[in-house]
Amino acid sequence: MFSKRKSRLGRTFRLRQLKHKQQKTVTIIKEDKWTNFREWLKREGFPKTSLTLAEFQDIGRGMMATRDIKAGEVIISVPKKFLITHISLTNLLRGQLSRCPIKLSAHQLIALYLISEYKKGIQSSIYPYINMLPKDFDNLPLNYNKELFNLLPHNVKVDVESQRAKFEHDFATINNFLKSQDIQSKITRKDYLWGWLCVNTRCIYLETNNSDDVKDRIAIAPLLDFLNHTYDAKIKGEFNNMTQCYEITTFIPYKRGDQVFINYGPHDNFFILVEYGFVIPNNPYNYVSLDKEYLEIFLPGETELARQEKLDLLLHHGFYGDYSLRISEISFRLLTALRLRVVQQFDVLTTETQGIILKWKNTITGLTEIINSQNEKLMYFYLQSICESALLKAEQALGALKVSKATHLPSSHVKLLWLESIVILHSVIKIIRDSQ
Ligand SMILES: C[S@@+](CC[C@H](N)C(=O)[O-])C[C@H]1O[C@@H](n2cnc3c(N)ncnc32)[C@H](O)[C@@H]1O
Repeated sequence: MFSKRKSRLGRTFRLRQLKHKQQKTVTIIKEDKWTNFREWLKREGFPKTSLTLAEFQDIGRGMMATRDIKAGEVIISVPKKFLITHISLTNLLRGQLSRCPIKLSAHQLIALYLISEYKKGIQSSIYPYINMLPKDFDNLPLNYNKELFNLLPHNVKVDVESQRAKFEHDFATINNFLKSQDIQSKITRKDYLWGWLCVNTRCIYLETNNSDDVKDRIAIAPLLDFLNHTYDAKIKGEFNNMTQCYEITTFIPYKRGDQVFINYGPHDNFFILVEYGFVIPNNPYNYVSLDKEYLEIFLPGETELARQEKLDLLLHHGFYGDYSLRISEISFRLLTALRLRVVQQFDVLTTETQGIILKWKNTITGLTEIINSQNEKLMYFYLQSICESALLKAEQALGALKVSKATHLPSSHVKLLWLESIVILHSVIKIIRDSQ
């Protein structure tokens, strides 16, 4: 059914949209493991839903509406007994584990539980659910091969490395924990990574009245965790004390056969790729980071001491790093940091420089907009130059991706990151050129 209201967009656009919609295929999943999972949920008292599992073109496995869904309807209710949390596992394992000085975080404990249940195979009491979980996480940059990893934007590499460090820390903690329990661990790094990534990609945030650390307020909610993300899904997710269920309400309607989405948060593609292993075309939260380019600016005559003093000032005033561009938008942080950076003959011991620093501080408080016209001109010159150097890097990365032998899907994700960065960089370069 299409709305009778005429769109203000042209006929060609509407036809293209229609064709686009028609071309997308959806295949309802009828595998035995899915039937077993549904039956297990029913036996255990899981409320009925109007969602079923399906394979969607370009997106993969997700949930499809089996009837029209109105705005304001609860699309899924997960009873408390199905929620896998730090508390539910502590209760479950009470009596089985000896007292141990190592306190596991929710992420560490749930990951350990999932892999332990996985290893039990059909003996596991939650086998029908475990059997539905992804078998691998090859789409996550953490698992990319070296060649593809090297082709990621710098800021993404930094985030992947910090994710890797977090995983290594959690794995070491788990090994110490198991040793303290006299458990001869047969859980390898690869095994634990599977459990850890299941939690990372599938958990929800669960508000509790307990004094848990915020990062421990997470839960795995079976069935709900088959809902995919889109930035324009409008939902509310919360624990309902009356029904004792975690409920998701949608504020937009769906037609029977549509994919039903939730919203994981206002995330850009860099974040989504690192944390979840996918990207969304035309994601409005996308940005380009120029942190590396900023630090690598070469200014003739700038001494190492002057450079360091400028960076110290930025740090002191909370303006160090996080320099971003969006479509036709330059962040205030970047403009501010550049204004300081391009100051020539910088020496904090002189009254001239102190005067300039004062004017620079005034641009932060909004007392003035610029330091002076010469500084402003130079600032835009270097802004254009770092944008052009970022553009060159993006084009080179795209060229390298073309000849790379990396698997199709992950490399197409990396390609999209670069293509979208190029669009943003062009839009900003245009603004700078037009203003000259
Ligand atoms: C909570 S799970 C959602 C269910 C998942 N698709 C499945 O089949 O188990 C999150 C994972 O789903 C995938 N995903 C979620 N939203 C997506 C989207 N818009 N496009 C592509 N993949 C998506 C990613 O692999 C992500 O790590």
